[in-house]
Amino acid sequence: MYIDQVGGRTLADCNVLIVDDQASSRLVLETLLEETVNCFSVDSGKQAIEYCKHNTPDLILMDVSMPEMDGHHTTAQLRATPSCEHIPVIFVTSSSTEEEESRCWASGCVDFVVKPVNACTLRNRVKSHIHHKLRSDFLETLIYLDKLTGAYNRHYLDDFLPRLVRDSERNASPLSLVIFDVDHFKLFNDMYGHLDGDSCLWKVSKTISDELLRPMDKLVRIGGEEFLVILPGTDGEGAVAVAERLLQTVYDLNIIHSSSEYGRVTLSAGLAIKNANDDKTIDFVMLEADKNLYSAKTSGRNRLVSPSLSSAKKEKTIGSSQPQKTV
Ligand SMILES: Nc1nc2c(ncn2[C@@H]2O[C@H](COP(=O)(O)OP(=O)(O)OP(=O)(O)O)[C@@H](O)[C@H]2O)c(=O)[nH]1
Repeated sequence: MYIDQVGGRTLADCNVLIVDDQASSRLVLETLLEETVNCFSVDSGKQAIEYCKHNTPDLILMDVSMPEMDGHHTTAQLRATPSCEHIPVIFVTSSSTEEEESRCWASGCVDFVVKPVNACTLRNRVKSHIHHKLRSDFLETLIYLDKLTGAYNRHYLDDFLPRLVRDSERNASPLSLVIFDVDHFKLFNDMYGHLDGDSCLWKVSKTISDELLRPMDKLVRIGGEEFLVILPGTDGEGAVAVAERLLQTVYDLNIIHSSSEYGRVTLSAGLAIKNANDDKTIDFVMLEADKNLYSAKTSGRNRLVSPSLSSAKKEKTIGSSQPQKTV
């Protein structure tokens, strides 16, 4: 017995990715599930990994035996990717030997169905695992999301940052951190009141979240009006481009702030990067970002300070000439 809705989502909202090299098998699974969930199909392990870079399905139905990259390898690769590690995988296998079943569990699946697929078993397994996933996603939002802004909170940072660091070290890829702070926010509260202050924080947070395009990029509220953007796999140049875009987008919101020298709500930001060959700790990188933020504040606000820009361009002030409007 399942409840219809968990955390505002129903089964009909959920997406299932079908991975199978045989068009006929994909069609069978799609047809059996079409009235239960939304199905998307790809025909190889590589395509499944590519798909999951840009989308987060609620469940994957994975054929075990595929050329090039079989279901076991594909699942192992997904498990090693932080943005994909929680996607439940059900194997669809033609072999039900004890050895094959053990291999499926060892690869990190949550369940398996045997071909030829029993329609009733398939639907019920899919429903059961999706319900479980919806519940755990909902609990995660309660634990890890900041209620006011919808950004991640400090619990999330404490639990996930060390894992993101380990992953970037393992993949020899850079990890960029940008700390943002709303300028003169005390004056904003004093002038417009705390309710408008809350609404401003929500709007800034939502705007930043919407501008982060990669699933691995994360926004964390680390203090009252202070946010951290984590950009895994992003080098200095890329991080500068993202941070400048975020500052500009918030500037262009034109949230009126008459006590600010810019007449509107602006952000200051400090950037720091942990490159693949750095032996800096992540705490040290956070401290660097914080120092750069301080430097952005003391040199006029509404700007990014970054170590990766040439010294002539180290600070970039944001601006445009659009008219202002209120929150
Ligand atoms: N409305 C509202 N205000 C908050 C919240 N959290 C923190 N603040 C306020 O944010 C203000 C931060 O003030 P300061 O640390 O002095 O910084 P600032 O006024 O932004 O000045 P600069 O950072 O130097 O530009 C304080 O007045 C806090 O009360 C919140 O959730 N809602």
